[in-house]
Amino acid sequence: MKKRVVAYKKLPPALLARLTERFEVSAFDGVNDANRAAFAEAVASAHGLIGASVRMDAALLDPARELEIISTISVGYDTFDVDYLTRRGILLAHTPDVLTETTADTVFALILATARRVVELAELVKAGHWQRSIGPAHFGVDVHHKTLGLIGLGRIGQAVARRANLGFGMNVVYYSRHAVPEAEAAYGARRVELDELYASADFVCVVLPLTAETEQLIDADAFARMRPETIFINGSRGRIVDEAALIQALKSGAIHGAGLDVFEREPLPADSPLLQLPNVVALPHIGSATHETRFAMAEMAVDNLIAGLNGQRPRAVVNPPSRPFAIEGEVR
Ligand SMILES: NC(=O)c1ccc[n+]([C@@H]2O[C@H](COP(=O)([O-])OP(=O)(O)OC[C@H]3O[C@@H](n4cnc5c(N)ncnc54)[C@H](O)[C@@H]3O)[C@@H](O)[C@H]2O)c1
Ligand SMILES: O=C(O)[C@H](O)CO
Repeated sequence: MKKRVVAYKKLPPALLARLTERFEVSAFDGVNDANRAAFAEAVASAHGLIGASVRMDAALLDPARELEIISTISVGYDTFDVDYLTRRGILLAHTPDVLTETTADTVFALILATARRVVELAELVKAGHWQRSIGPAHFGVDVHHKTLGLIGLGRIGQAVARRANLGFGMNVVYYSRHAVPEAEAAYGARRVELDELYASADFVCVVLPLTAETEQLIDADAFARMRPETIFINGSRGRIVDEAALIQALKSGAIHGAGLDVFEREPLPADSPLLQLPNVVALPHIGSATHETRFAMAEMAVDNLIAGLNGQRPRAVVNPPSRPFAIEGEVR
């Protein structure tokens, strides 16, 4: 009997075919109010799930007694209760590394776009308002040779640090649980406490995972410690920031601007005050959204799922089981 798989995000046809050759697949193009009941019914009898951006709680997963693996097409896994999955013996696989450079590009795009007012001024040109050479009211601020403060220096943080230091001659300071000697040697990055980062950075950039510890880490007190010149960048998860405090800091001039790819609520509600602020560049969570990288993520997630359902070690597992994986070639 073939194992049953639920794909809850649309997969490229060639990758879906790799699954349908091996498994009985129920495919969903995202989960919404119209298909939620059918999705829950499919999950209840599945051995494997693959997809992204759907919160998986116990109410959904408790009935899925045969579930062996969830393969998320993302590096972040804050939509899962990892302890619950581990207790149930359900593997959680994810897609680190393949999206690192693309997401670092997006973070850098936000840094440049916000500092140089790219979106606002491009809109001015499109609206036909470029009638004379622009003056100080439309000038931006420099990025090169400024100080970048990275909160988190993991894979993406290091890729941003490389761009900043080697490409733009920026001085890099970082806040991290652990020292990262490679980044210190390669990019002159200096590890500091949060207070020093807030006080010294021209650009404060969050590249952390969302966890119980990081939720709302950047609060009103943090914004109060930043400088009026600070540009705040968030390319990781919206809930790491107290969004009301961010809006207040932008409105009051406590900080200069913000470049945001992620928000407390996504999609960002159309009436969000953030959208009224000219000093905000807001993107629709596109950190990894290029054709090449989204394909690579989906391919890695398919590989992870196939390996997991064969009892082998997926390339990236969040919660490796206590029992060993099968050896290469052995199918359980
Ligand atoms: N905007 C997007 O589309 C997009 C794309 C990819 C990743 N992300 C987000 O970016 C996050 C980071 O990705 P990554 O691949 O760099 O992860 P990573 O695990 O390599 O790096 C995260 C770093 O944060 C550090 N960290 C964790 N908790 C901390 C804490 N409380 N205090 C200080 N440091 C702490 C870790 O030690 C690690 O070095 C992901 O978890 C995801 O949520 C967003
Ligand atoms: O965590 C991730 O991988 C991103 O947010 C989605 O691309």
